[in-house]
Amino acid sequence: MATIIDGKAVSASVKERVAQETAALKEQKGITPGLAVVIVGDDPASRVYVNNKKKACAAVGFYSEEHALPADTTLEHLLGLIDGLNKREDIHGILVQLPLPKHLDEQAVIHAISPLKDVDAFLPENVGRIMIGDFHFLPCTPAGVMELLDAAHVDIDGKRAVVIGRSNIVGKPQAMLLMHKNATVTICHSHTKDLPAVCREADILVAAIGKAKFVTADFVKPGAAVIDVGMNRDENGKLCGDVDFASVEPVAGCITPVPGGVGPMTIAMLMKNTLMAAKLQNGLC
Ligand SMILES: Nc1nc2c(c(=O)[nH]1)N[C@@H](CN(C=O)c1ccc(C(=O)N[C@@H](CCC(=O)O)C(=O)O)cc1)CN2
Ligand SMILES: [Mg+2]
Repeated sequence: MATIIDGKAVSASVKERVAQETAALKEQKGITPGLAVVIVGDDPASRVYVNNKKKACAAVGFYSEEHALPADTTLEHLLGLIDGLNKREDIHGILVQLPLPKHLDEQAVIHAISPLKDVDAFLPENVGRIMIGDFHFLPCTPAGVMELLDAAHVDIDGKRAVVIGRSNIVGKPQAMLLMHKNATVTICHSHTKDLPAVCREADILVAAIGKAKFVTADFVKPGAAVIDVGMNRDENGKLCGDVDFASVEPVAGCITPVPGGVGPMTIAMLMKNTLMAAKLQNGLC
């Protein structure tokens, strides 16, 4: 029987630490971290995530504002909005909720954000900083995975880690963060030969593929830490991860569920990055 890693509890404790630091920042320096959240169109899931981000801001003591734009917003208008937010001293973080409607070039929009306000850590400057281990912000999902491993007391130093998935947002930065903690890391992808055999070497297995219940018990070394970054719908429309939880849980040492694992960490780490952005823009780190 594996230990189930409780992402909601870990996320709550990260937000509690952010709230304490925010209270001190307000009292000692008169600074209130501010986050602007931009949402374009009416995707129902995005609406839920944006509401949750605003609630989290209120809970940790941040100022937040929402810019909800219609689905037919032009690129020019969106870039103008971001330009204005870049110049504001009370806004330390800018988050553009993805996905954007098809007619908008996501890269052009994200690249318009000031690197100092890029609390998603999506910009090349912030991605590059992760490579050299000199970063201010970490992308929220991989950083959340590292917090979960830490909370579960998973030893990383000298261990074999396998990351399935090579996306710019999860797989690649995840591998880098594990390497910075002295894991020996392998990144797997759709061309990897004998994927289950490679995965069975992992003491830490991170699944970020985007395929429902893809990782089965034969991918898992007994006792391994299994972290599921996936968010998919199964054949009954129920939310599920990339890991077949029912078959893997008896083999793993510890495992994250979906929902309630990595997902809740995303917003907690956004709070951590926004606090960092406020400190950075005020010369405090
Ligand atoms: N600009 C960004 N856009 C998007 C990001 C992001 O990090 N930055 N990530 C996702 C959406 N997302 C946050 O924006 C997000 C996704 C999932 C969760 C979460 O808590 N999931 C729950 C389940 C929720 C459910 O029941 O549907 C869980 O896994 O327990 C939080 C945030 C895409 N866009
Ligand atoms: Mg989850």
